[in-house]
Amino acid sequence: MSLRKSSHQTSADTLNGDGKPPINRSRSSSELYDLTCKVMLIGDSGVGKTCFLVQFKDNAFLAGSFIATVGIDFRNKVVVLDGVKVKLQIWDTAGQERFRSVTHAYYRDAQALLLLYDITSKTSFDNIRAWLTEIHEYAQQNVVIMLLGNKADMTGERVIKREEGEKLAREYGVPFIETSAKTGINVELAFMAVAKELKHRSVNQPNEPKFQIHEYIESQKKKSSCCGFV
Ligand SMILES: Nc1nc2c(ncn2[C@@H]2O[C@H](COP(=O)(O)OP(=O)(O)OP(=O)(O)O)[C@@H](O)[C@H]2O)c(=O)[nH]1
Repeated sequence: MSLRKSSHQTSADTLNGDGKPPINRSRSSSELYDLTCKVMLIGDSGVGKTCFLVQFKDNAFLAGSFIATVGIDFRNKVVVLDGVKVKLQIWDTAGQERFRSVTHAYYRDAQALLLLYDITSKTSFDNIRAWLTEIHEYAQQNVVIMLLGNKADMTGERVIKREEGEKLAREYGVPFIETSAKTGINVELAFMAVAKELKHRSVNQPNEPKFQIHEYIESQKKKSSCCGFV
């Protein structure tokens, strides 16, 4: 994957003074959206960040040999939430240590961070605390963080129990779900939850009820588990 620099960023990527994502209403008709949200995928190399993005964007799974991301790359996807068109600009970062200084530069512009580990890799789970330390060092204070235990389809090779992921997420006060970039389970849920949170922060009136991301995820998880998906 190519190393993309910040020249891809437009004025639409700049935060408003109050830290809210901007409202864009002056695009060409082919690219109309109301809101741009920048979401970053982070986590160790090989946890499945690129596959996670491709599954969300194209409903496809990149099977076969693993090609590590070089630097950083991004894809856009527009979703509609309660009539509001939200453009998710999703940044896929390289998990390899040698690209860390490149990815650090992008943290401060991110409004949401999806932090992935691989349920078949104890190292990737153990490194989550280090990732959270980096987030606190480089990201905005009010960034939305979600912890994702990816490769949930690999039940035979699982080494991290779901409860361990839940416990770690509780400790840091962040929402948690297990996902599979291969089967697509909970991939859309993760993106929709952060998009809803950012949309509510940006366009909702102070008198409207606050969006509760934890409650939303729990209710969606219940819905899918009742149908045998989770
Ligand atoms: N079974 C299974 N395999 C997955 C899943 N997600 C990713 N993989 C596989 O895991 C390997 C690594 O996936 P990538 O998406 O390239 O990992 P990455 O986190 O982007 O890695 P870096 O670019 O180095 O940071 C690939 O061989 C994928 O096919 C998943 O949910 N289930």
